[in-house]
Amino acid sequence: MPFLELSLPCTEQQQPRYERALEDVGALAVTLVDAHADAPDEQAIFEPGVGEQPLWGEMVLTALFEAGTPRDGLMLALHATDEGLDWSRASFRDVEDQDWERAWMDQYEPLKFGARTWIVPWNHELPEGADAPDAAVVRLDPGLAFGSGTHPTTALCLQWLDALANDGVLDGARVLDFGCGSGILALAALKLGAADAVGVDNDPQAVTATLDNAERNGVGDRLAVYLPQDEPAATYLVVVANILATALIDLRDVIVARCAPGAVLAMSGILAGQEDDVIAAYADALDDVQVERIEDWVRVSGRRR
Ligand SMILES: C[S@@+](CC[C@H](N)C(=O)[O-])C[C@H]1O[C@@H](n2cnc3c(N)ncnc32)[C@H](O)[C@@H]1O
Repeated sequence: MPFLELSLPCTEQQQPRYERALEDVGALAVTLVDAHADAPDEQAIFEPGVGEQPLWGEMVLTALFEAGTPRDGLMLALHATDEGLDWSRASFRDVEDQDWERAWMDQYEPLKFGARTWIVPWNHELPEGADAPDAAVVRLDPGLAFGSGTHPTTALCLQWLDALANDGVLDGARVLDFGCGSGILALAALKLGAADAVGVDNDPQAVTATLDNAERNGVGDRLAVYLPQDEPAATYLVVVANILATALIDLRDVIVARCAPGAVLAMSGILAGQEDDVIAAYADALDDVQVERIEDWVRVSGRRR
């Protein structure tokens, strides 16, 4: 299946704002590529000519959209999302999905979260530490579904799960991963000691990716995945939902109903500054509300009353 790829030179400092805007308008995935990485002679290639913009110190941000996305409409939406950004150097091309997945995999490194949670791509050896007997290792090929472990919201949720496991809360628990993407959070919970897990996502591609990742990680028999309309109205002791703040607010009744009394709930996908609205929406249902932040992103957690 072909996709539409947008490329934009930017500096590392500018990247979070551009990335946020691209995600806000529905980018399927966003990747930052070092513009100098493959240059045999950087000076020769990147020295600007008269009237050219210097590329020195810049990266290239690439974002993937569904094929057929109208380019004009996309540019209008990007301008509306953050009027302070300059998109004049953005360029488009149609790409095959293999190109994209290869580019993504090339950048994807093993990562550790908390005390013992590891996300390791399939094309890497287990790094030192991830081979420890108590390491919880999730192997992933992120494909096209969100959830490589590198996004701050995913990191916030993985750290929360790792801490729960250290406190013994995950042992034998049933876990709900609402907005499962690649399934990364459900898989981590299972590797950290949860008895079983349910993933929910409104993107059929994410449902397929999560099922596939569960099989490949040897936990397929402990994970069920549903589209929202098929999801059973069960309750769980541990619920994690990494979707956007607006979705968390809209889905408040569903998510609260999924939490058994005393259950722990973590929500992310919340931009700094939006947490008060999310906390207000859940105020009558949660005790022990806590807020954690990485870069521009926030996690709100609490205990179901
Ligand atoms: C930010 S990603 C999180 C993926 C993964 N859980 C992680 O932490 O990396 C959000 C996911 O939620 C899904 N999603 C968004 N709105 C949803 C909704 N209303 N119901 C179910 N899933 C939703 C998206 O398709 C996407 O896969």
